[in-house]
Amino acid sequence: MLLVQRVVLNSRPGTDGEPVPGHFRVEEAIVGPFLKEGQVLVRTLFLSVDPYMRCRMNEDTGAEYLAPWGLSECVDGGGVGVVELSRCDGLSVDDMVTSFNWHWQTQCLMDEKLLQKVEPQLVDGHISYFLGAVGMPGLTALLGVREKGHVTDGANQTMVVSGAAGACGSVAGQIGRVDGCTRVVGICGSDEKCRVLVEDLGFSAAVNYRQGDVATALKESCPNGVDVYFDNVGGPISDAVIAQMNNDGHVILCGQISQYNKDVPYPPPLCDETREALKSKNITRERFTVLNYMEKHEAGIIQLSQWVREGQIKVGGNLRQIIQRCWRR
Ligand SMILES: NC(=O)C1=CN([C@@H]2O[C@H](COP(=O)(O)OP(=O)(O)OC[C@H]3O[C@@H](n4cnc5c(N)ncnc54)[C@H](OP(=O)(O)O)[C@@H]3O)[C@@H](O)[C@H]2O)C=CC1
Ligand SMILES: CCCCCC(=O)/C=C/[C@H]1[C@H](O)CC(=O)[C@@H]1CCCCCCC(=O)O
Repeated sequence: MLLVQRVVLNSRPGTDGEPVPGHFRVEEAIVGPFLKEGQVLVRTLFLSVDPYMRCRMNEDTGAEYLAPWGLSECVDGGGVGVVELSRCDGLSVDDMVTSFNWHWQTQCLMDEKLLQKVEPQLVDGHISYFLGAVGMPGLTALLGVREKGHVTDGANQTMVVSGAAGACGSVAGQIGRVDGCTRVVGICGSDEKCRVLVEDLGFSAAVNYRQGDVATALKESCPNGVDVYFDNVGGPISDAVIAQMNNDGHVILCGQISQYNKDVPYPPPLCDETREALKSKNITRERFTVLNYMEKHEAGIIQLSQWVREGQIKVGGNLRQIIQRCWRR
């Protein structure tokens, strides 16, 4: 038997409340004693804190593919770790593995069918990348741009990305550049993040939405209007971008993080002006969900890891809120 530490949901913030640390608590638990056939014991190395988790804190998540976290139950999400004991044919001790349903627990017993093996050499040993640029957020950026963005090399397109310094946005903007957009402009929440986007990640310009008027700053950085918008945030920032979009443009409806603490359905309703702008300018705005493209994930991971190794896509390491605490035995 093993004594482990785990994080459980202590209380719910309510559908329109801000999450705070007190909604969680850390407690000790016992794992084992027996490993069943088809199970492994894994040690947690990295956990990912993602926006959709806010929805899992509600009793009703508002999305059919998201189950609510139970009160006093161990929370779960994306994680990576190492196999310490195995009763599976497909996994051996020391294999690195990942899962969407990783318990926030120092060590846990997991069924093989919930795990995918990962190859550390794909990311030069930076296995936390499997939760970011070479994981679900990177795939969201790649497949979001490719499936819904209509980016065409040589078409002189301007792309705007909101939530641009986040895990999905930072990769989406770089893919826009790789795929041939002439300008890629990021929107984020600090001058330091703006600097990183332009100087380190190769964005053409960046706008700090917490300083000054977003519409004015966008006019300056997008003199030819906006053709493709990778929308991570929704709300007034997205209204300002859509107002400056060109005819026949495309919105990639990836997420609406600015609305997750509100009691609204997903996707949240648009204001009349934005609805009218989309219609009159013939702009597409299709909902994108990375889980609907499972058959493209393997090739996507290979492509993303290659770009990262070659330096074409830079990983915004300090921009991502991955819990980088190594839990030791
Ligand atoms: N459709 C899909 O399949 C998927 C969708 N998503 C969605 O993509 C979006 C980005 O996710 P991800 O990159 O992983 O998240 P991250 O946590 O890495 O980044 C999110 C960023 O959003 C910004 N933000 C937070 N609140 C607000 C607000 N009120 N207004 C404006 N910006 C805000 C913050 O940056 P700053 O401080 O710079 O404002 C924050 O760092 C989310 O909406 C998420 O739900 C994610 C994965 C899959
Ligand atoms: C109503 C909330 C919409 C939030 C949009 C968003 O961030 C979606 C994220 C998912 C994306 O499609 C792929 C993912 O990995 C995210 C969800 C992961 C679901 C894991 C399953 C967890 C469970 O058992 O409920």
